[in-house]
Amino acid sequence: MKTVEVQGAGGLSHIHVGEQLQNVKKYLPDVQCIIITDQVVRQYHGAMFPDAPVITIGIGEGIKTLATVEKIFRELIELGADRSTFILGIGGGIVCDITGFVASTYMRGLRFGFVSTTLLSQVDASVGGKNGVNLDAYKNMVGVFCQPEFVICDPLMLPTLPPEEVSNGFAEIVKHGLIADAEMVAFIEDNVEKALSLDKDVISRLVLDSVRLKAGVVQRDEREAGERKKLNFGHTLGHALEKLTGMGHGKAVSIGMVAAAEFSRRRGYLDESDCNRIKSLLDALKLPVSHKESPEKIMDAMFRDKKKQGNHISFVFLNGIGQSVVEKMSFEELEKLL
Ligand SMILES: O=C(O)C(=O)C[C@@H](O)[C@H](O)[C@H](O)COP(=O)(O)O
Repeated sequence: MKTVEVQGAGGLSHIHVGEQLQNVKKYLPDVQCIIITDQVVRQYHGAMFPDAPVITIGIGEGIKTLATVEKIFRELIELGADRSTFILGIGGGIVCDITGFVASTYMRGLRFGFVSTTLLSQVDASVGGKNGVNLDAYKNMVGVFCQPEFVICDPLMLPTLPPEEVSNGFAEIVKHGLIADAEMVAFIEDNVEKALSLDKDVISRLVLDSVRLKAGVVQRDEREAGERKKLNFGHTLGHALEKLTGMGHGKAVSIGMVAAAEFSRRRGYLDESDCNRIKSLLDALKLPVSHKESPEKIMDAMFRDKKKQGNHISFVFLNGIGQSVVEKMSFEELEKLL
């Protein structure tokens, strides 16, 4: 097991990569603990949960709403949760996003931690303290920056995931390589088959590299004033597609990264050969690289993006494999490119 630390404004977060759900008890403080999970995680792994009351939510992005948050608040009141209660989220990105938000706001904030059960949440969603929910067509519109006390990334959770969910996680791993680590990209290219079959050594290295890279960025820019914006590479189009089509986050980000690479090429920042390399890698990882949505609908969805400022949007371009830059892009340019 390896531990990576992130020092946030509100405290230190420990990310334990390679630790197991069955050991979570040793990280829990000696106070009342309440678990938040979803129905699928509870069905598969509930027997290993520590002995504590469990609040179970549904699955899918549609559940990431203020209505779910309100329902959980009421359950917490019924369970007698007070300011000393510790909240433990056990699940993927949606469970972690909701749990972190609920814990950070109930009674103005309780202590919390996560056991991260999907590849996507281990390499991205559970790390960095972005917690929140969607509001209507607006993705992650209401939320907070607040670091969990700990995150457990349990490799034994991964083999129970459907292949599609594994591919979703690879989109965020590739993103990390593309924005800041060319060696990581080359490593994935050399190990695609092993990665897809969840080879223990390859996955451990990719999860750890991703967590270290993201933790470093978050440590330097927790509230996304500058460098952290790079973690949004591929997410402008990605979030729009996710909202429009309901496709999985990783799939949408994969298409978004291909488009962002192409936009980078058209601005003269990236070679055509690099664009093709990115496309081939995502395709090999069984991720989609194109879509059929109309530019009008996409533009409409992008207008609802949090990165919008007036007539511009903060956009992440690549200026090489493993190198990125954040620049403003006007909606006029974006429409032309689309
Ligand atoms: O942690 C971040 O910062 C990221 O941007 C990581 C993204 O991969 C992640 O999907 C994040 O939740 C998106 O945040 P948002 O602020 O664009 O909603």
